[in-house]
Amino acid sequence: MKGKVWKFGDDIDTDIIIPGRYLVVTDPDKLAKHCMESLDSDFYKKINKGDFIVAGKNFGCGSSREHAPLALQGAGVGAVIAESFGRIFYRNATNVGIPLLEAPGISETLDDGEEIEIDMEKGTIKTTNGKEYKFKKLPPFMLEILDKGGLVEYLKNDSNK
Ligand SMILES: CC(C)[C@@](O)(CC(=O)O)C(=O)O
Repeated sequence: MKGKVWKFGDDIDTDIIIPGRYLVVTDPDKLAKHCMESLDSDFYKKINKGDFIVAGKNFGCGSSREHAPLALQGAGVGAVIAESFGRIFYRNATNVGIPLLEAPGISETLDDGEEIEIDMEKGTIKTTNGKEYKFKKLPPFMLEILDKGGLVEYLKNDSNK
């Protein structure tokens, strides 16, 4: 996966990812228009499909709203790389098919706007200027869930075996 880094800080909660006033919306493409808007009102206009969010500690904390990963998915975020994640958000994002990569120290390693390439199989992040960072590889079953596009698709596919 290749794309540009969009950098954010610590404790990016689900209300920053998608404000509660939009919870009446369920369409990812509509939620996308309000994704991260309290920090960057044009985020969805600027991000290209497949770009990455890089963040600090506790990304996705605050609530169980599935609207948060759906908004990121609708905005085209290819993966979120962070020091750590909120637990409920971690499961919700995996269930809708967004790769979340835990990478301690990543905030000091990658800069906003940097182009990177992620290899999920090897567990590496490479920058265009040759830096390489190793992250905690996801276990095979999670890679399969993500490959199928999320938990529901994975289970549908599994039941067809
Ligand atoms: C029920 C919903 C509005 C919720 O309160 C759920 C939650 O807090 O986990 C939220 O803020 O996303």
